[in-house]
Amino acid sequence: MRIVADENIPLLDSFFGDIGDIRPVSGRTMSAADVQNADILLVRSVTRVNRALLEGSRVRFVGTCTIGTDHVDQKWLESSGITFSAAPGCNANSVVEYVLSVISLHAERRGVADWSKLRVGIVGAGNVGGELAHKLDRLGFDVVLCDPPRAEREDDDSQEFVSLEEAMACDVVTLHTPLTREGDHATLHMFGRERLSSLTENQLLINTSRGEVIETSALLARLDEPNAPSVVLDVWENEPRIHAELMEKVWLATPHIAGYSLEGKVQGSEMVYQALSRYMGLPARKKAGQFLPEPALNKLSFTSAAEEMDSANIAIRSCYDPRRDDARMRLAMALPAEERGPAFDRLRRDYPVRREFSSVKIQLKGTSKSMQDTFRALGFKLKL
Ligand SMILES: NC(=O)C1=CN([C@@H]2O[C@H](COP(=O)(O)OP(=O)(O)OC[C@H]3O[C@@H](n4cnc5c(N)ncnc54)[C@H](O)[C@@H]3O)[C@@H](O)[C@H]2O)C=CC1
Ligand SMILES: O=C(O)C(=O)[C@H](O)COP(=O)(O)O
Repeated sequence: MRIVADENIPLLDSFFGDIGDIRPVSGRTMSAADVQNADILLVRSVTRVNRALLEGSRVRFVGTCTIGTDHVDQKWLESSGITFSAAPGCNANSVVEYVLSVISLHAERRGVADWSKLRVGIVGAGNVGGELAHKLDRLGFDVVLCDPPRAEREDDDSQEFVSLEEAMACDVVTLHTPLTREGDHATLHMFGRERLSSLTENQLLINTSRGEVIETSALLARLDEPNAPSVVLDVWENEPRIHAELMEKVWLATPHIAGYSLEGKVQGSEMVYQALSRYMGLPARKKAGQFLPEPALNKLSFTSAAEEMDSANIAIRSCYDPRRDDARMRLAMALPAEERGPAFDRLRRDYPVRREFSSVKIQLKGTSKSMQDTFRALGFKLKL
């Protein structure tokens, strides 16, 4: 079996080495010539998988180690008899932790002593949005969900959904839809001039979905107006050639790494390994957990003198602080225009190891039940 794979897929050899001969190539520049003699193609989000790439090749199985599938022409794969598998939910928790860290910074910056007083509107309540809602709910936030496709499908009233207008009236509006270009609920440029005009300076807009869900020119114009919202962007139109002027105008800018916890990336590889093993009728015995190294930070300790929100902020930011990614990105984007695209990709390729909250044990001595509940809700392991 010949496997052509994006060189940025973690643990390629560990997961796929005994299934076939692996040829790692650059995902961004992968060409039809690269894949012509492959039986299996493994990608991440930066490779366009379509007729132009695969027609005439031997590829029979395509796996993407990502949640998003907008880079894959699934209709064409199906019509060509090529099996396709993605990794739904693999890095959902990583994105949730990114958003929680951003909200904690926003609350502090705005002088909001109790972050759970912020109302959060989640647009797109699937694996990421659903998990975020669950955590925020446990933390005591008032959360509303906007998900018209789910609202249409689920008519049992067990989950309440609100209109986009209501979600956009919240203190924090966070986007978790896929990028879709067709259909009644297409998300391409869903946030254009009119919708962005409803946001005000007291609000925070976070986009970790896909850059194309927001119309760049409309956001640029909105950010030049008075009363503009704070904006955090992890995803950009036309990655890796992002709009540098937009980056300068947003509060936090990161290079599409919200899902880049080590756990999230390794789970993406594991899910595709499992799908490929099923496709080939092979046993799938390897698990992501067996490949995760000991975390650099594995314990934090708080005493009865610790204040709840301060302690939560310390723990959250010890694991993940988006301001570090923001600083690295602004430095890289200060390069001459022609060097910025490769620099954006380098930030992603050489991303430092980031571990999820669950990798840290929190020792709490003599602290309140409420503080213990907060740490549990965030996903930390407790040692009482
Ligand atoms: N920045 C990053 O590193 C990452 C970004 N992502 C992006 O996040 C997206 C969402 O991920 P998941 O939650 O796992 O996907 P999912 O497929 O589980 O959920 C997406 C939800 O959005 C809803 N939706 C679709 N169209 C909508 C619309 N017009 N308005 C409101 N809701 C709509 C769907 O009904 C679904 O419930 C992915 O498609 C991917 O593009 C995912 C992982 C990492
Ligand atoms: O899973 C997704 O969907 C994502 O957006 C990925 O985290 C993006 O990572 P790459 O596939 O571009 O490395």
